[in-house]
Amino acid sequence: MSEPQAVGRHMAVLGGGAWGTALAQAMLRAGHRVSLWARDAEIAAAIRQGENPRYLPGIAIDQGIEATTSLAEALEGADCILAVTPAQSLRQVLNEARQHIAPVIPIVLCAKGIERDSGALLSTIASEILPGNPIAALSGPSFATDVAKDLPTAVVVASRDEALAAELAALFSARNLRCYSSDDLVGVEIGGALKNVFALAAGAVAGAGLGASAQAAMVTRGFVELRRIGAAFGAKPETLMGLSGLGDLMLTCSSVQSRNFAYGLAMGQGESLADRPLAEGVPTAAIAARLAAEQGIDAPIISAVAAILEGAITIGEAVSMLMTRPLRTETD
Ligand SMILES: NC(=O)C1=CN([C@@H]2O[C@H](COP(=O)(O)OP(=O)(O)OC[C@H]3O[C@@H](n4cnc5c(N)ncnc54)[C@H](OP(=O)(O)O)[C@@H]3O)[C@@H](O)[C@H]2O)C=CC1
Ligand SMILES: O=C(CO)COP(=O)(O)O
Repeated sequence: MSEPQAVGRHMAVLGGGAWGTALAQAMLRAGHRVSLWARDAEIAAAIRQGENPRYLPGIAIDQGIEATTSLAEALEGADCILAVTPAQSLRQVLNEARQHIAPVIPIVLCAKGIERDSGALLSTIASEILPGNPIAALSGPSFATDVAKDLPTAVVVASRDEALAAELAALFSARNLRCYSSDDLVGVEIGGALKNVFALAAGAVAGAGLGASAQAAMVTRGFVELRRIGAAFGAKPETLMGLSGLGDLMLTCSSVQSRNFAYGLAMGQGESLADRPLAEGVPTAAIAARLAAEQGIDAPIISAVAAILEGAITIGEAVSMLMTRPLRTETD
């Protein structure tokens, strides 16, 4: 991966869900050979035939994606690996894949979350399992359906190696996918992980009928918590103002297309939460609340979301708790 040239590499995508399929499609459009690993044979076969009916129903997928259930086959000869299974499965998937991955190949983390049990960022997990591989993260406001349909989208690719981030951004960009680069790996990861928790909160506010003003307050004060936690992790404030922080908050805290917002909406409406699509904010809320408490970071919205999800408090109690906290200056 030495020349900054956006053509003709072999991209291996791990994950046959909505985002893995959409990114595979985007990589094909950017001019690359694309293999995709899905653990489910039916999904792999369907993708080869031009659709992912479980995760992107009704959207035509290019039949050039080489979908397989064999990790060895998907990873053979890959120049770059995009890890696109849910955050809580990353450790397991990389452990299974590691024997097929050469040390110099960049690993691009595309999931958004923090590991529930350990509190590890996904880049920490990847570096533990693949210590010789350069690590990057791709994040930003990007619904899989929009990307799969080739609607204009902007994302950010971050790596501690600035030159690698720029090279990956050039490789991933296409007519309707604009990739910015960043050297703030942790900032990009934290923004992507925590916005899902605030999307749950915004959805719950909407579902409980608390009004558009409450929703805007929730997102704005959520952003303050993101800044506080980001600072503790060493994130740059300007990264959190960018696509992976503010940008993704704007998207997912305002649209029922977001599975996290929709999950919060269902919570607010008192609907059943069983058998819902993936909502990464659920495990991340619990661990983010724990990390904030351990580090003495004031994060009342994250704590409230975690407590609601645990069944420890109701949405009404959470609102009352948030509204009666001691008054303070806005920038404290
Ligand atoms: N969808 C979107 O718009 C976007 C999603 N993301 C992020 O991408 C990540 C993946 O999301 P998305 O693709 O949408 O999720 P989906 O629910 O659509 O798909 C999840 C995929 O991961 C597979 N999977 C789940 N657990 C495992 C496991 N233990 N081992 C192997 N495969 C597994 C599922 O396989 P199976 O079908 O067999 O269960 C499925 O193919 C999330 O972190 C999400 O936040 C980021 C940006 C946009
Ligand atoms: O991260 C996303 C868009 O940027 C997708 O959000 P959801 O997982 O909430 O659908």
